[in-house]
Amino acid sequence: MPVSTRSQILNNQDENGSNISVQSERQQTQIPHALRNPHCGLKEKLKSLALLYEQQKLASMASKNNQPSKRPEEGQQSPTNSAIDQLDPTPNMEKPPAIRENPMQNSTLTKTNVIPQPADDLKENLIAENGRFVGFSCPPPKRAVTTAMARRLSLGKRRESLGETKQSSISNNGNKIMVFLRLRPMVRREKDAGGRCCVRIVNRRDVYLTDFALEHDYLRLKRLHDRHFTFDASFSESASQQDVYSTTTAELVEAVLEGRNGSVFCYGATGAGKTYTMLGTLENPGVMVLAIKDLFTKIRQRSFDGNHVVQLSYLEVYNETVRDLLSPGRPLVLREDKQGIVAAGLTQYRAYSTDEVMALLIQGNKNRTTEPTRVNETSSRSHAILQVVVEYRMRDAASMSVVSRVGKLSLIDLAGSERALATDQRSVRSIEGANINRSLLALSSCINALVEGKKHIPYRNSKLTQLLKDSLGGACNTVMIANISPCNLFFGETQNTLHWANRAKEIRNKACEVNEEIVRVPESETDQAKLLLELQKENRELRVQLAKQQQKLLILQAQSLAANSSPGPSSVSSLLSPLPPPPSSKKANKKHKSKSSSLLGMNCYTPELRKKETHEEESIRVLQKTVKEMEAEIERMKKDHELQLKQKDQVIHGLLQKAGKGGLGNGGGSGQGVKMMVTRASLKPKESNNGVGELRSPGRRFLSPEPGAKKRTFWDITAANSPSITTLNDRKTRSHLTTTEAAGPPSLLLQPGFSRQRFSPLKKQGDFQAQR
Ligand SMILES: Nc1ncnc2c1ncn2[C@@H]1O[C@H](COP(=O)(O)OP(=O)(O)OP(=O)(O)O)[C@@H](O)[C@H]1O
Repeated sequence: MPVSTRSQILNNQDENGSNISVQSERQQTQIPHALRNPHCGLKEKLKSLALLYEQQKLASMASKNNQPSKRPEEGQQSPTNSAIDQLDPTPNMEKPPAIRENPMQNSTLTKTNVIPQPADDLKENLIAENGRFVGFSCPPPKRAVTTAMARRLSLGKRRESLGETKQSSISNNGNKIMVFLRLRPMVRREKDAGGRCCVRIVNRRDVYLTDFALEHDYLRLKRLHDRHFTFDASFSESASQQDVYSTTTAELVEAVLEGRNGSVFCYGATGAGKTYTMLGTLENPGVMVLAIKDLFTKIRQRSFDGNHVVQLSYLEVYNETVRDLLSPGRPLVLREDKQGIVAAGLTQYRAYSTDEVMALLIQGNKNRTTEPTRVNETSSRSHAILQVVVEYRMRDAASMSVVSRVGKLSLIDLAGSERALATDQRSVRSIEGANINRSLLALSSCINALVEGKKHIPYRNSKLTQLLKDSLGGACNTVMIANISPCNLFFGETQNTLHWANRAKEIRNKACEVNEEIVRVPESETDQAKLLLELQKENRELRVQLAKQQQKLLILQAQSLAANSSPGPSSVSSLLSPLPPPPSSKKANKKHKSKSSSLLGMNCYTPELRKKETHEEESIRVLQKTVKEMEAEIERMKKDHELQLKQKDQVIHGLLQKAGKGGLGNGGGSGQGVKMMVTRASLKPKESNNGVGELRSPGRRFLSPEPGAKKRTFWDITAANSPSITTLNDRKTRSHLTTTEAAGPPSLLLQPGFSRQRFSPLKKQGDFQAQR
């Protein structure tokens, strides 16, 4: 292509310097020399091809614009004077000199300043000067009316974009992580250094980046598609902290209260505004502060239906060591357990109010490593992770169950990615920088692996990635906020951040399920221990009652037997008479003696005596009947008691098994508590000697006997198997033993003491039956 023609196309000027309107047919179809010349290199050919392509495109656009231009309808803004251009508040954005110099900047686009454009949005904001791209149009100084309109407009737009965000957010976005962009305002230093705004946000989503270094390089300028990014939402420099919080994190806080995990992390170059976004200032608190405030407000609103426990920890990763920011000390070691990666020994503070959390945050930030660098006076030299764990427990009295939900919110302020020159050359800073970059590189590798769907994700490459394992690729709702500076002096960093964030959009996390546990036992350890003790006490009482009934029954049986064995009126009357008076009662003793002596002295039956005897026989029959009734009643009671005891034993056994599994409450803590209570109880001295209600060890006391094992109960000795009832069966009952006593050593059941004395009447009964 002739040099003159090429420069004309580049500058969109004719030889006289006036703007060209339409490219001639000849120019459009002319095949560049480089393409025709076989000796030209590939690079040359490609350049020529690109030029040819642009040339044709320019020609077609110019011909379009050459058509009679329509007047904008009333109230309709011309493209460059679009509402967004006019009203978008960008207070700190400097107007590029090219715009100031361009006389066409506020007029409709004409053929002279048309350049290839990637999208309609961008069309409104691109400015070309004499056919050369000079940057994005920045708004003129704002007027009062403009601000109000801008607010209205931006609110409308915000609603729109929030609507979109909501639609595609946590629940509906599958499990893709959400990526937001935040542009900070230009700082004085950047302005002083002659920086220009190279970032433009359109529609609260699209981000356009301009490389002013290439403004004279027409070829590279065309690669605009490389510099257009779209995120879930993009915040311009005028966005408030509350705006950023409510769009990015508010939903995560809600989800955490429902028992889901959430992570928010800020990424960006050093000085890009990460700490400002995460922590903020006293006047403009950031996401961490607003999230905690919101969390406590929401907890207060819901506290009527259960208990919430908020615990928080704050750590930093500095030079590949993990430190506790709330109680600084030795570096912490990372361990992997069933909850994921945890820093062993990290302090967990229980927080009851926002103020308390704020105090802890301030304390933690004082301990955080920050150093002034060339870029940022308060540059964070470490990655900081604030973790808030919210546990919600609700007891359902009706179903005797406890619902427990645990949600974890991780708020991460990453250290800035940086160039060594951008920060400092001093050794400590450069080592820090190298470590920061290494960990961020590890983070990038993880993101790449996740995006590419690789099986192995190299989390272990750095402490940071180990700690973020949950948030990236785990079961978690994750939000990333990419922070950038608008200044063209940091173009490289900004571009890197944008590419990085764009890639992160592809990460898919696992489905974030509710961490909920329903335990069908009383909630607290004390409650369980109380219940156990109550059951034990009840059990003991039942056993004592049973023993008493047994005793009564035996006495009655003995009386009845005695009456049967000696039908003589004297013995019957003595047996049927109430228990002999105590020896202290001398009078009664005397009376008794005289009565028995008079009876013994009788040797003839008088009608009076016969009558008396008949009467006594009658009494015996009544007594026997009563005994039978009582026996039946005791039998019934015995069965009832046995049933109750069995049920209680089953409940206790069930509880102990649960406690043994450690499945009670959260993490098995309550289970251990029960175990402890039982152990403590079992260590107590025995409460009674009669074998009733003894608590030796949980295993002996509460566990059911092995299936098939013969359980030796009180009933083996007494009641149903009592020798008074079964005497000739095969079982080694007491009566059996009494009859075979001579054959071998006495059974343990017949050891001196309780059993021998207690059962002496039975022996009588056995003798009596043998006699019969
Ligand atoms: N949105 C914003 N509005 C006003 N000022 C901001 C905003 N974002 C950042 N700044 C200011 O920019 C400066 C640098 O911000 P900040 O310290 O948050 O950067 P950083 O990304 O955390 O840097 P580093 O990685 O070095 O710690 C601070 O003075 C901060 O007040």
